[in-house]
Amino acid sequence: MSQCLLQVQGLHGWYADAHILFGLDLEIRAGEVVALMGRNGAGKSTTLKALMGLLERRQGQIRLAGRDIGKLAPHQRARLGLGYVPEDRRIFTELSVLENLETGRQPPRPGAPHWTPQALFELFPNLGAMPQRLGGRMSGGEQQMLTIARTLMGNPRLLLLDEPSEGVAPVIVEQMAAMIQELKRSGIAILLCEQNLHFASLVCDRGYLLDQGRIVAAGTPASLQAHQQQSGL
Ligand SMILES: Nc1ncnc2c1ncn2[C@@H]1O[C@H](COP(=O)(O)OP(=O)(O)OP(=O)(O)O)[C@@H](O)[C@H]1O
Repeated sequence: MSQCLLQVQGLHGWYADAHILFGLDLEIRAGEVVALMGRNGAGKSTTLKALMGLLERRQGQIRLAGRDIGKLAPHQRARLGLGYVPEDRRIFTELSVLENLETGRQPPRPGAPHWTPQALFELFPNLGAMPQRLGGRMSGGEQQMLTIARTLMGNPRLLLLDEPSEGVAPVIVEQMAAMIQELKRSGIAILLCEQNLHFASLVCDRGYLLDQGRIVAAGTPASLQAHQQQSGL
């Protein structure tokens, strides 16, 4: 069995006084694609923010490749190999595709694939077809892909991906699934927030089901959906 890349124990998170996450335990091994499932408001995005250090008030142990990162700032976590793609697309609308990619560039990192714009254009052929296109002149799905590609320029070991299929045309969803399967072959690990079972089943080995800030089940995406339906979550 491959090495445990991310180990989370007793993760709690708050927005001001609102307690949102209640003692989550998670594990991701090198090269795994793991889904975080659950209905709207279950706490999926908040979990990714807590892992990235973006929640002001949080508690619990987070280890990346054995190192305790729980007290580090977001940029320090990024330097250790955590890549984060939030739900909202964060591209520079006045910069070209290529320039957007350059803003994410970080040095190569041992134990992680090394990405270049050329390699990313092979992974995202539709970005490769428009390297000079301004970010603001791209479709929502293309902007989503550019956000992912820019994060990959940081050469992450673990990618935290928040609902990449949301609000994206079905044809782009299929391309996104193929891209994640390809990414997986490169050796990167991915934690994916996802409500789309079809998408999760295509790309994830296994997942966790969140409800009201607690993990209530773990297993394959299909078994989690069955659990969700049976328990009315
Ligand atoms: N900035 C915020 N301030 C206060 N409460 C928040 C904030 N963001 C989210 N919440 C609350 O935290 C809870 C968890 O939200 P979160 O966004 O993590 O859920 P989610 O599972 O990602 O849902 P969705 O799929 O709708 O994005 C919800 O009750 C939400 O209302």
